[in-house]
Amino acid sequence: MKTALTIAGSDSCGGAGIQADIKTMTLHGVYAMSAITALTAQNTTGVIGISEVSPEFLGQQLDCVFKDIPPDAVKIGMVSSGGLIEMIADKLKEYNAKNIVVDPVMVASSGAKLISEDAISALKEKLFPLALILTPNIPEAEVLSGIKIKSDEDMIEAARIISDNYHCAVLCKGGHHKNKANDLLYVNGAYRWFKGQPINNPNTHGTGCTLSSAIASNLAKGYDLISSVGRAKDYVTGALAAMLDLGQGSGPLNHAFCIHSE
Ligand SMILES: Nc1ncnc2c1ncn2[C@@H]1O[C@H](COP(=O)(O)OP(=O)(O)O)[C@@H](O)[C@H]1O
Ligand SMILES: Cc1ncc(COP(=O)(O)O)c(N)n1
Repeated sequence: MKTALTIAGSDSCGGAGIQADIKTMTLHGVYAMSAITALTAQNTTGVIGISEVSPEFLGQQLDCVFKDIPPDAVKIGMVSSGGLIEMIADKLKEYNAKNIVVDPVMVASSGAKLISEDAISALKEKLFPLALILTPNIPEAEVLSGIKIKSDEDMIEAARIISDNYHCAVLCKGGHHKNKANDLLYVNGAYRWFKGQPINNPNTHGTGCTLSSAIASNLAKGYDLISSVGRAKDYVTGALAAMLDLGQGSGPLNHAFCIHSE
């Protein structure tokens, strides 16, 4: 069985973060492991508390995983401080981790800030250079590229700037753009659109986490980058199209849409 590790924050309502990642990896038939960066007290209406682990404790979790069951792919999500990011970068280098997908999570869909300013510089300096692919949404791509994104051309330009700066592939996700379903992959100096039909579903809590862990799952299974992105996009579309409607805010996806339950 192929294996994947998520390094991310816990979401108590189960729709984003570690919980979304483990569901996604499991539904891909990949053995899921986790190293938790922070506990969040959150639900579909917002985040009311964040309790970070210490960098040392995150390091212990990573040692336990890498020394025993080395992952075939690694997904990194919410990491809220510079110290945690440095620890992750050190451990990924120490264990020569492969297939690293970094989702530069900055703000929850409910609007809460999930990262500090010092963490943004640490991400850029320490973690991005280790990544195979970064998966920013539009607001994150604006922060990372320094340009405003108003058009498809702006998405291409932002992805190009980020890719050139950090020497990795960049998937600029379109969920916050006009048609909501078109994502732009920039890799090795060329771009390619992954287009979808916009789904009229306000329940998008965890779409980004789900997409990045689906990419990591497919990489773990041996698909190349372009196939992994295409397959991950199809999975998110299916989970969104299942029209699960839970909670009072922007609800979670149905990660198990492909399994029929009675
Ligand atoms: N209404 C929608 N219809 C179809 N796909 C969507 C919709 N909203 C988001 N997506 C898809 O979900 C994925 C996550 O995108 P996005 O919402 O931008 O990320 P994030 O959760 O990080 O903000 C992307 O593949 C995007 O195209
Ligand atoms: C612990 C945690 N990590 C990430 C997100 C972002 O979720 P989204 O996929 O909706 O951008 C979140 N709300 N909580």
